[in-house]
Amino acid sequence: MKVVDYISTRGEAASLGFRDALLAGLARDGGLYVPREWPVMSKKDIRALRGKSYQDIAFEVLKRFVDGEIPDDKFRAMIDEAYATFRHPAVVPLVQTGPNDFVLELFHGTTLAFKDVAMQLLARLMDYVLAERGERATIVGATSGDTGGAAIDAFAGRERTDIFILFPHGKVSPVQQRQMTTSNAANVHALAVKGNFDDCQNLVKEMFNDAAFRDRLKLSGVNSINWARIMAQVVYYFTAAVSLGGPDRKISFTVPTGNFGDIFAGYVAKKMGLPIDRLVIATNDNDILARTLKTGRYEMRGVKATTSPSMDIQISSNFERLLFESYGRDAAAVRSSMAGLKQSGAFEIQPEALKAIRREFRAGRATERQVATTIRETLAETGYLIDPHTATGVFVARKNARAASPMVTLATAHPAKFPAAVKSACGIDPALPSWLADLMEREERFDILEPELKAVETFIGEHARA
Ligand SMILES: Cc1ncc(COP(=O)(O)O)c(C=O)c1O
Ligand SMILES: N[C@@H](CCOP(=O)(O)O)C(=O)O
Repeated sequence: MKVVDYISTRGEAASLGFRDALLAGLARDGGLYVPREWPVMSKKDIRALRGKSYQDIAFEVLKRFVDGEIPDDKFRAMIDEAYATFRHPAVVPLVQTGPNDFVLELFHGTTLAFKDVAMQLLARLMDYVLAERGERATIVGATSGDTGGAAIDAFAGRERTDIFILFPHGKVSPVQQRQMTTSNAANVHALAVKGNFDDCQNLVKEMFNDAAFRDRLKLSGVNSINWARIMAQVVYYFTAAVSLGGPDRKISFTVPTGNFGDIFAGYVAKKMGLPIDRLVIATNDNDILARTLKTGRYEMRGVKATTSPSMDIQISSNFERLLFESYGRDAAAVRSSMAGLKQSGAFEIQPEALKAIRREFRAGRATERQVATTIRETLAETGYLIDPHTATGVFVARKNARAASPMVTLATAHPAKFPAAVKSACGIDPALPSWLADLMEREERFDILEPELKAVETFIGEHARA
């Protein structure tokens, strides 16, 4: 048996090795892959990361998940190439904003959002495995704004993949939209769906669950339903923690949350042995996760448009991975929760599982007014400009910080991606960096589709080359 293999949260799909899990995206039973066992790093292993580069730490952490399925030298080269695309030498620099407060800037990649961290590596991993097998794949992804741009940037022009990104028509920021619609690569297709992000994500999952379509098109996914996305996001919890004295000191993290992928990566880091004090979920007005932690009932209530559109989500996919863990890896309990969600838009979490979740996570919400005030106050007090997603995190972090541990808030997007919201909050109109300076003048190319499986499958079937 392999040291690390991947099992589905719904328990009815075959377990897979790393390369197969990478290409599969969603498991065939509709579940999400997780490693059968969490690889563990001792305090000594973690101490040895101190002073190392982001790339070195990425290799040390991630090789435990890749499990030799990609030769070390090739994997290391992919890591080096992926992070050479970042515009900051530290890749994800940590900025101090208060005596015990830090912001982890995850937005120095090509599309100015944290998605670049995982996506640049994922594209190289997929290319490698497809080339090794002499195969092609059709990538389908759903986005509330950032995953789409990052995926299109990372996969544009790649020979072995066609990529189809579904985004909610009229519900992403103009910068986010143009990052998806102005690629002139022939393998890129931006699809504006007349619906919200949850509709887009449901369509992607339905395509994966249509076995004939999935096999014919050789579907693969780049959302955080794909384990490799989560895995790559684990790395920055380690880099931040060791630079603040970990593992000999506990660190807390607050994470602006939507699809629960980024914060789940923090939970994975903790499972691997990283001493994390508080892991705090920060939501905008779409506060389904904060409500769930409070009441034990996951209940959809319709999406509200906010100034942090990337978090305008009700179906938080990776919460399924946490449920699996919290139910002691009882796949039947996960299946029953997911059936409830599908049928009635809600499910109850059993008391023991809820206790387990509350032991690991805290949660809070920032209203639209609180987000705007946080942008303005942070600028006035520290001279530091943040975007509305990061501001959601900073607001919630303040409520959950404690003297015992430094609090790191994840800065998930550059303020220039959301200029209207930032300007209205504090009067500053953040400029796009030089490589995107003409973005708003570039010609757009996208198709508008009804939120119907048949319409989307027909479009993809006619345009994919798999
Ligand atoms: C800027 C930004 N912040 C936060 C999030 C939420 O991250 P996650 O979906 O991993 O919870 C997203 C979207 O995923 C995002 O694009
Ligand atoms: N906020 C995301 C939504 C999709 O999240 P993912 O991490 O599962 O890809 C976005 O910006 O698209």
